Amino acid sequence: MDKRRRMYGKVFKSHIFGTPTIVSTDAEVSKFILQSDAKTFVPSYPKSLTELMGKSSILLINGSLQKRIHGLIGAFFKSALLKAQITRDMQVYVQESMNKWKYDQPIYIQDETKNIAFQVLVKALISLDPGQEMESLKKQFQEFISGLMSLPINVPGSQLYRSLQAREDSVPVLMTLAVKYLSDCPAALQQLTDENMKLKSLKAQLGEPLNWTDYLSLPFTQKVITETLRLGNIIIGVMRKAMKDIEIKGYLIPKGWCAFAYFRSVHLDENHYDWPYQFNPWRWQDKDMSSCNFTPFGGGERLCPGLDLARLEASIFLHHFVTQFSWVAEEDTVVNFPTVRMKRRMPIWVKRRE
Ligand code: HEM
Repeated sequence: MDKRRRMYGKVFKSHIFGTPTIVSTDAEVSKFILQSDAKTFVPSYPKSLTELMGKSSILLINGSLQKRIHGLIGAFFKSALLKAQITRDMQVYVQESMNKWKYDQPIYIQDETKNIAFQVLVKALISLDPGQEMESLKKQFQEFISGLMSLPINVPGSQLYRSLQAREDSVPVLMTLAVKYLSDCPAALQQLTDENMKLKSLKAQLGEPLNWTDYLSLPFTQKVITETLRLGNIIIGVMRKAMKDIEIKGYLIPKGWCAFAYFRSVHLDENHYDWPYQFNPWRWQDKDMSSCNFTPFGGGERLCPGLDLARLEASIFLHHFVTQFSWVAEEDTVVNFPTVRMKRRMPIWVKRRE
């Protein structure tokens, strides 16, 4: 057993970026941290990260303001019309990118997916297609943002927009890691390709375009995404500051100390997942998602409002990729710090399917 694994299931003291911090690798303690409200814990990140996010990133705001922004962003991204529009846009951007792919040079998946996801978000936030629900959501969103600008606190709309953009960057990582894990697991790639090919020919026979519910209805594709989120740990954890002395499971977190809920250690704990370092989408077959210590999107009041969107975009990308191309991946490795990414940007050599 390596050193890292010995600390699983524990809580220990550390000094992250010079701040006294309780690091939780224990699923129950981490869940408690996530579910707590702002009277118990508030987000707190080291200065270097705060500067990176911008002081007014929603990730750092508390109380009623955070709830309002969270609700608005949530309503915006949950809307069926937005999903329908994003599906149409994404299909166009994916196809445009893939049409440019050449056989005689490597394709860098990390760059391609970044490009696609960026275009989708810009379109979603700036130039929504007309439609009553969209218009009203857009109006609410814009009024809200301009309202924020007149508040004494510094939460300009552009900042919120930038912080959303920063979140969206995690979607290309999800797509890239899925391609990496599938390249290393031919059985999973075969099953995923079969499932997507079947849907594609069914839709072609019916003469219908694919809509967002079609993409999300593919059970094996969803398992591949879930397993990529578990193994990839795109967000390795979240940090909070204790607003009072807190006792959890016999551990004391003193007031003013930070607590780091380390998702990665829980997702890779062999007490929760057999052969945790193995990419195994089939492990999700009969798993009860509500009780399986799986929190890639956080939880509680700050649960990621973009989670449906992240899954949808990844599903669309994978569908078009595996149904149109076979590929050979060059050697590359996943880097986990300070952010998750591929060391060589995931170069692959593609061949168009007959
Ligand atoms: C694979 C993709 C993604 C992952 C793994 C992810 C993960 C997370 C996590 C763990 C949090 C909780 C942070 C905390 O508790 O402090 C979060 C919050 C958030 N995410 Fe995501 N996210 C993803 C995609 C997105 C997308 C596509 C958007 C929207 C464009 C988005 C928007 C947000 C926002 C606005 C918050 C802050 C919510 C709040 O504090 O009220 N995320 N995300």
